[in-house]
Amino acid sequence: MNSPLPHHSATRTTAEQPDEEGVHRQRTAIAALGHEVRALVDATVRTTAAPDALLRVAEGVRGLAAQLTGRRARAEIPVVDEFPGGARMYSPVTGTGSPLAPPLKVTRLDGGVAGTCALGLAHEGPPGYGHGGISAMLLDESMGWACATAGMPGMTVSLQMRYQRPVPLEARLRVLAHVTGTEGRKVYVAGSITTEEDPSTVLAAAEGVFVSPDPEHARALFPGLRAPGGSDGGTAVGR
Ligand SMILES: CCCCCCCCCCCCCC(=O)SCCNC(=O)CCNC(=O)[C@H](O)C(C)(C)COP(=O)(O)OP(=O)(O)OC[C@H]1O[C@@H](n2cnc3c(N)ncnc32)[C@H](O)[C@@H]1OP(=O)(O)O
Repeated sequence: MNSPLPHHSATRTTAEQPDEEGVHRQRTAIAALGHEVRALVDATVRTTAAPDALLRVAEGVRGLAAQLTGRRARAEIPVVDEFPGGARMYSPVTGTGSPLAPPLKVTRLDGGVAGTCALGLAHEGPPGYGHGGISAMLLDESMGWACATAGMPGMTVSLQMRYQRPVPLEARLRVLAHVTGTEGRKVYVAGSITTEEDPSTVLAAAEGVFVSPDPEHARALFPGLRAPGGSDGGTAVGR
C-alpha cells in the first residue's frame, strides 16, 4: 500500500542505512525467507510423518536457524521498515517476512482500507475455521491502517468484536475498515471480514477506538521514532 504519512519517520541509529536498492534487495530476501518459513509452518501443522522423520526435520531446522545471525533489539525499528504508516516487514499480520502473518495485503480505498488474505491450518480455531483471535488481529491491524491512512496513526484502546459466522480456512478473505469519526486524538473505526466469494455475508465485525499518542508520549513509547518534521521525511512505501 502506498500511504505516505505527514509526520514521524524512523531513525536508524543501530544499523547503517542501506541505499534504496539495498533496501529493495533486503526486503525481497526477507519476503523470500518468510514465504518458505510459512510453507514450513504449514507443512509442520499438516504433516502426518512418523516420529523419526519429525525428529530428523527438527534437527535440520535447528541447523538452519543457526545460520540466521545477528539479533535485532526489542524496540529497534528494522532498517527495511517505515514506521508508522509504511512497510512493516515482520508484522505478524501484514509482514511478508513474518512466518506468523497470513500475510494480509492492505490497499487504500476511498474512505478506508481493504485487506485480502487466506488463513491456513496454522490459524485454526474450530476445526476447518479460523481462530477468533486471528480474526480480531486481522481487524485490529486493518482498523489501525484505516487510522493511519486518515492521517491519525494510533494504538487500539478498545476493540469490540462480533463473531457472526465462522471464518473458513483456505478461502480468500476480504477485510474492510474505515474511520467513522474522530474526537481529539481519538479515532473511531469499524471493520468487517467476509469471504471474497460472498462479500454480502459478514463473518466477523468490529468497532474500535484508537488513540494517537501525543508526540512526547510517542517518543517515549517508540525511541526509534524521529520527532515530527524530522529531516529524513518519512517516505512510507507500504507493506
Ligand atoms: C506516532 C504515533 C504512532 C502510533 C502507533 C501506530 C501503531 C501502529 C501499529 C498498529 C498495530 C495494530 C494496533 C495495535 O495492536 S496497538 C497495541 C495495543 N494497544 C496498546 O497497547 C495501547 C495501550 N494504551 C496506551 O498505551 C495508551 O492508552 C495510549 C498511548 C494509546 C494513549 O495514552 P494517552 O495517555 O496518550 O491517552 P489518554 O490515556 O489520555 O487517552 C486519550 C483519550 O482516549 C480515551 N480512552 C482511553 N482508553 C479508552 C478506551 N478503552 N475506550 C474509549 N476511550 C478511551 C481517554 O478517555 C481520552 O479521551 P479524552 O478524555 O481525551 O476524551
